[in-house]
Amino acid sequence: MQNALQTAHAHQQILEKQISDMAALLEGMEFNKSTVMQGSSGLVTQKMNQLTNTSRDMYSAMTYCLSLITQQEQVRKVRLQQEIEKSRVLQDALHALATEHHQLETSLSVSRPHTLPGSFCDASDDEFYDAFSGSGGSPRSFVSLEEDSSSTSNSSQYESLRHAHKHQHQQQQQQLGGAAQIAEMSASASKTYRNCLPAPAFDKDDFSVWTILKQCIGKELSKITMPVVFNEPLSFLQRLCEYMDYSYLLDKASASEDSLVRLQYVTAFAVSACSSNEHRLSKPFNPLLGETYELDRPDLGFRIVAEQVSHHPPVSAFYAEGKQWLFHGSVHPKLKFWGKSVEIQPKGTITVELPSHGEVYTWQNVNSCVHNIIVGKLWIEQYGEMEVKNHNTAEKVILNFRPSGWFGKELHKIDGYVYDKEKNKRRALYGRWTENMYSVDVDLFEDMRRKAKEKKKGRKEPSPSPTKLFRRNGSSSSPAQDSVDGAMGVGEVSLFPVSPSEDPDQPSPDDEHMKEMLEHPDSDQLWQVSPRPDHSEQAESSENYQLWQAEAKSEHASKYFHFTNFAMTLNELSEGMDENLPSTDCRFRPDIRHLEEGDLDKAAQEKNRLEEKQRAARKQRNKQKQQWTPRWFHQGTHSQTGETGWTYAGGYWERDYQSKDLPDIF
Ligand SMILES: CC(C)CCC[C@@H](C)[C@H]1CC[C@H]2[C@@H]3CC=C4C[C@@H](O)CC[C@]4(C)[C@H]3CC[C@]12C
Repeated sequence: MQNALQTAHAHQQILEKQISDMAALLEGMEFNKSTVMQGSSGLVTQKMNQLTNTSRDMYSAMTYCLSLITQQEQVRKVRLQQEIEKSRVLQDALHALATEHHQLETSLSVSRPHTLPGSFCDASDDEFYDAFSGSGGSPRSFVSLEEDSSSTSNSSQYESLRHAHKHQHQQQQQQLGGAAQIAEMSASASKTYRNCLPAPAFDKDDFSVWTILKQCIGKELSKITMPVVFNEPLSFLQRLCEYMDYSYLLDKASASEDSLVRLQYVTAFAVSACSSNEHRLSKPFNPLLGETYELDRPDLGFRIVAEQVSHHPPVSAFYAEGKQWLFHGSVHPKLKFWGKSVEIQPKGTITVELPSHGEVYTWQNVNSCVHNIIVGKLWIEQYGEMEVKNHNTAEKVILNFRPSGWFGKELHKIDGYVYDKEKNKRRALYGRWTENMYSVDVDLFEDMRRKAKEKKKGRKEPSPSPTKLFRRNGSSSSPAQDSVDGAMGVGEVSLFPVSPSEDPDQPSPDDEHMKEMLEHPDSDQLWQVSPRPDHSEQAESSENYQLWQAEAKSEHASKYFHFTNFAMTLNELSEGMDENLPSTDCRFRPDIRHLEEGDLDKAAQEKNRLEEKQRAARKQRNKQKQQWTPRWFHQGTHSQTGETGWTYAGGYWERDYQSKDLPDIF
C-alpha cells in the first residue's frame, strides 16, 4: 500500500513537471509567435503524449491503491463479524453462567437446613450487609435490643441538614424569581407541590452499567453497592408510595355498587401502579433498616406510611388509608443479573380492603426486566400474569402483561378477562400499562382477537413469521425497540418463558384493528373511548369504557430521572414539615438530598457513611444478641386472606415518637 502510494506520488511529481514544461513551451511559442519555428508542433505532440502516459500510470497506481483498500476493508469486515460473533458467544456464556449460578444457588438454598440461615454468606456479604438473616431462612433468634441512644449528637446533624436545606431552598427561590417560581409549582387544593427537582440529573452515558454489574451476577438488591450516579434521588420506600398516584381509582371502586365494577377498578389501580416505571432506569436508594416514609395528602384523600422492616432480605412494608379503603402490603424486591439483563421480582402480596363492602382484594406484582445491560440502550419491560382476587365473592381478574415480542408489537400491552365466581368471562380488559386500560365487551374483544389472528396468518404464509419463532424460542428481546431505543442484541434468548396463559396464536388485538373498529360506522359507538366522570353509572352499562388513563409526564421529566409529576413531590421537605416528621423519615437522608441537589460527591460520601453506620449498628446488635424490631409494623396473618406478612401496628399518626424510641440511623 505504502509502495503503491509512493509510485502514485512519483507519477504525480512527473506529471507536475511535465505540465510546467508544457506551460513554459507554450509561453515560448506565444512569445515567438511571429517566428514560429518549424517542428515545434511536433515537440508539443511529443510532450502531450508523455503527459498522457504519465497520467495513465498515475491512474493505474491509484486503481491499485483502491483495490488494496477494498481488500483491507473486506478483511476488516470479516474481523468485525468475528468480533461480534465472539462477543455474542461470550454474552451467551455469561448468560449460561448466570443461569447455572442461579440453579446452584436455588439447589443450595433447598438443601440447606432452614435452621442455619446466614451460613451461606460470602465474606463481602458479611462485611457489608445484615448477613444474619440469610436468604432462605428465618432470622437468628437474638434477644431483642434497644438501639443505642446517641441520638442527641445526631439530632444536631439533622438539624444542620434541615437548616442547610432550608437555606438552599430560600436561595433557589430567590434565584428563580417570582414568575418562574410560579411556573415551577403545581397548584393543589390546599398546598402547592413542586413539579421539578432542585437540580437536573447527571448524564450517566459515560458510565457503563456493566462495569459495575458484572460483579453482581446472581446477587440480591440489597447486596449491590452501585455508584450514586446510577441512583435516583428517592428511597425505595418513596418509590413504593408512587403506587398512590392514581388512588382515585380506589375511591371509584368503593363508590360502585357492582362488585364486578369494583374489581375492575381495583385492577386498574394495580395496573396504574406500574405505569410510573416506564423509562425509570435508575435505582432507588436501599432504605436503611428502620427508615420510614410518610405521605399525607388530604387533597387527594389518603395518607400512607412505610417502613423498612428488614434489611436482609430487604423488605419494605406500607399501609395507606383512604376515605373508603385501605391499601397495604410489603415488597421484597429481588434482583437477578442474568448477564445481558436484570430481572426484578417484586415479591410480596398487595392488599386492598373496601370496608364498606366488607371486601378484600389481593394481587402480586408482575416481574420486570431491564434489558441491554452490556451494550445498547437500557429499557424496561414488565411481563407475566397478574391475578386480582376478590376474596369475598371469588370473582377475579387474570391479566396478562405481554412481553414486547419480536417486533415490539406487543410492547407494554396488557389484556385479560374478568371472571365471575362460576368462572364465566364477564368483561375483557385491554390497554397498556404505560397508558390506559379499557373495559370491553367480551364478544367484541374476542372478535377483534380473531381478526388480528386472521390478519397475522395471512401475513405469515408461506413461511412462518419471526413472531412465531420468537415465541418458540421464548426470546424477550424486541428488535423493534432497536429503532425506538437504540441498539439491541438480535437473537437474545430470554430466561423468562412466555407465561402459560399466553397463547402465541391468540394475539392481542392490534392497534390497527382497534382503529379499524373505531372507524367502522357500525362499531364506532362501541369503541368510543369515554373517560368516566366521577362515579357515573356508565360502568354498569355494557358499553366499553376507559377505566384509567395515565397522566402525561411533564416535558422536562427526562431531565429529572423520568419522574412523574407525583414522584417529583415525594422528597420535598417543605416549611414546617420537619417539625412533625420522625427523625427516621427518609426526607432527612443526606445522601438522597445531596443527589437531588446534584452534588454527586457529597451524596456518595454520605451514602457510604450511612451504610457504615448501619453496619456498625448491626454488629453491635449481634454482639449483644439483640434483635431488630420494626416500630410500626409486625408480622401477622390476615384474617380474611390468610396471608402472613407485615401488618400495620398502628399509632404512627399519633406522632408519639418518644414512646417508640426511634433508632438513630442517619
Ligand atoms: C442501573 C440498573 C441497571 C439498575 C436499575 C434497576 C431499577 C430499574 C430497578 C431496581 C429496583 C426495581 C424496583 C423493585 C420493585 C418494584 C415494585 C414493583 O411493584 C414495581 C416495580 C419496582 C418499582 C421495580 C422497578 C425497577 C427497579 C427500580
